[in-house]
Amino acid sequence: MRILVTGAHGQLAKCIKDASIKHTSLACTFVSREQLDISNNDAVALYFRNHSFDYCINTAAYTNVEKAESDKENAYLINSEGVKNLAIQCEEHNVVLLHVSTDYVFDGTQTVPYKETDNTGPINVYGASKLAGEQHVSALCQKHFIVRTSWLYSQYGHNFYTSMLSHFKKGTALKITTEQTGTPTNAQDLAVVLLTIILSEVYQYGVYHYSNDGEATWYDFASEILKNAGQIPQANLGSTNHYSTFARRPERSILNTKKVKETFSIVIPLWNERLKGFMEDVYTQP
Ligand SMILES: NC(=O)C1=CN([C@@H]2O[C@H](COP(=O)(O)OP(=O)(O)OC[C@H]3O[C@@H](n4cnc5c(N)ncnc54)[C@H](OP(=O)(O)O)[C@@H]3O)[C@@H](O)[C@H]2O)C=CC1
Ligand SMILES: Cc1cn([C@H]2C[C@H](O)[C@@H](COP(=O)(O)OP(=O)(O)O[C@H]3O[C@@H](C)C(=O)[C@@H](O)[C@H]3O)O2)c(=O)[nH]c1=O
Repeated sequence: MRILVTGAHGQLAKCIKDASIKHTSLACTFVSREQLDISNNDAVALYFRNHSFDYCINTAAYTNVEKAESDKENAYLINSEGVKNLAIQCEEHNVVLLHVSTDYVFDGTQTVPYKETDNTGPINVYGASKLAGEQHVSALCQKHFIVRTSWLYSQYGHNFYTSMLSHFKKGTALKITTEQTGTPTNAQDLAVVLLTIILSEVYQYGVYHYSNDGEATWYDFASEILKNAGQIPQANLGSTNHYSTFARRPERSILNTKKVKETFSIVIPLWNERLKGFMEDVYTQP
């Protein structure tokens, strides 16, 4: 199976690369923004004319939630128009599109975990631009999987986990919010799930929710990172319920993952157990 993975320098694409090494039946091509700018319609069309794929996993995205508020044009250019360009080419070339989306398409007011069929209602520019991208995928590309996930972390790049560790080591006085609840999700787990969807050859297209299990506030997440990091005496972690940001964020964006579990026979670990296992691996690697 020939798989195109966009956004090669991002954390999820790097985790897909790690996971794909174990599967000799998968021939993955990873393209960075420099090699394939998804917002450039002509470049995307030319790329698909010159290369053949069975699947495309789109991890490329504008992911800076704060900056998106004042940079709406670029957020939409990538998360909406860029995704539209890919969806059109996947449809034309009979490529199955796996598109990654976010819990931020929801407004966060629902008290029970969000199902795939629940109403969306983004409350920030990033979430709205991602929802627009999803809508292009469903409208333009029949063979698609939209996989919504939440609070991704890994050892790669800038994410909440790497940012907290770096602050702990510097001794920054941190106040982390208890105002939002969601589910931290290991990006390696999501990478495995995306490949499982491909390898399963179950062609039940549509929207799926995948996150690790359980729920946490950002403060809970930071506390668990610190707990598992061993001795960092200079770490200075406190909580707050008034952290000021440019972007509003959903108060409660837990995803209901029943559909992905049942369709692809997936077992999902609890976020804190997964974080512990992940950090043990990272710290014991040579
Ligand atoms: N991070 C998270 O917590 C969550 C992420 N998601 C979604 O998961 C997916 C993967 O996110 P993640 O890996 O964390 O994000 P990253 O920000 O780590 O990676 C995104 C990558 O996309 C690339 N990119 C940006 N614009 C373009 C473009 N025009 N053409 C091609 N590539 C481009 C970036 O390139 P460059 O390196 O040059 O900037 C970057 O390498 C995204 O769709 C995101 O919306 C969903 C829920 C949570
Ligand atoms: C740095 C910092 C942030 N915060 C708050 C701000 C925010 O409410 C929360 C998380 O901050 P971040 O900006 O790291 O997280 P954010 O960029 O909102 O994370 C989101 O990214 C996108 C891509 C997604 O799709 C989402 O699922 C989610 O993972 O923590 C503090 O309370 N104290 C701090 O010192």
